[in-house]
Amino acid sequence: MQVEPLAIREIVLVTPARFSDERGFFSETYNLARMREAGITPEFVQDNHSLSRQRGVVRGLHCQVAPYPQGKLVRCTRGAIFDVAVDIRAGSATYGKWVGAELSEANWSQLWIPPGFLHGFCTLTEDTEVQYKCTDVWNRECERAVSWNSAEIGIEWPIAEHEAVLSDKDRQAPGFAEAAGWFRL
Ligand SMILES: Cc1cn([C@H]2C[C@H](O)[C@@H](COP(=O)(O)OP(=O)(O)O[C@H]3O[C@@H](C)C(=O)[C@@H](O)[C@H]3O)O2)c(=O)[nH]c1=O
Repeated sequence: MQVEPLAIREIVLVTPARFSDERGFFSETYNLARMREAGITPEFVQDNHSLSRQRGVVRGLHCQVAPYPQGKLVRCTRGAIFDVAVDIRAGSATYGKWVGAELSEANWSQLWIPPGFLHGFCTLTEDTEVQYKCTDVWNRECERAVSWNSAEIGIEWPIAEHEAVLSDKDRQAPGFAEAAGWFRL
């Protein structure tokens, strides 16, 4: 398994081996010991799977505040996404900074995003499937959303603004500065 910490060191790109033959391929997509060696130590308690029909679907930026913060190990099993994490840890040297990586069926990479980060992605293909493991369960009251194109964060998305397909919740989400008070809840 390849392991590559990104510019914010806690965000780690891991790429499990994939063995191809005439039937197709085989891959250990999660192996506890190897993930621990890569610094991904928490226990996962929920697996999520989403399908986005169109290219340009944006989901995020999302997090859950205490007492239900979530870490996420994200992969794209059909098509391709640009996956993003934004540091919302109070007092962090990289507070408000973002990192992103392309995750795809082709590159087989997974992005580890610990608790303390906003998470979001945009689809680069039609019929895109994303699967991710979470370190805590969903809690509607603790969910928070921040605008995907918040000027204060300045994410360089690989899609144009007019291409973005958003849920009502995400379209109405506040900008980063307005939302910042939530993160300490
Ligand atoms: C997140 C979530 C949603 N739901 C339900 C609520 C709602 O009816 C429906 C769709 O929810 P959403 O619109 O919030 O789905 P979505 O916009 O895909 O939300 C997800 O976005 C990505 C970026 C994340 O990081 C996730 O944690 C999650 O926030 O699914 C669950 O039952 N369990 C869950 O864990």
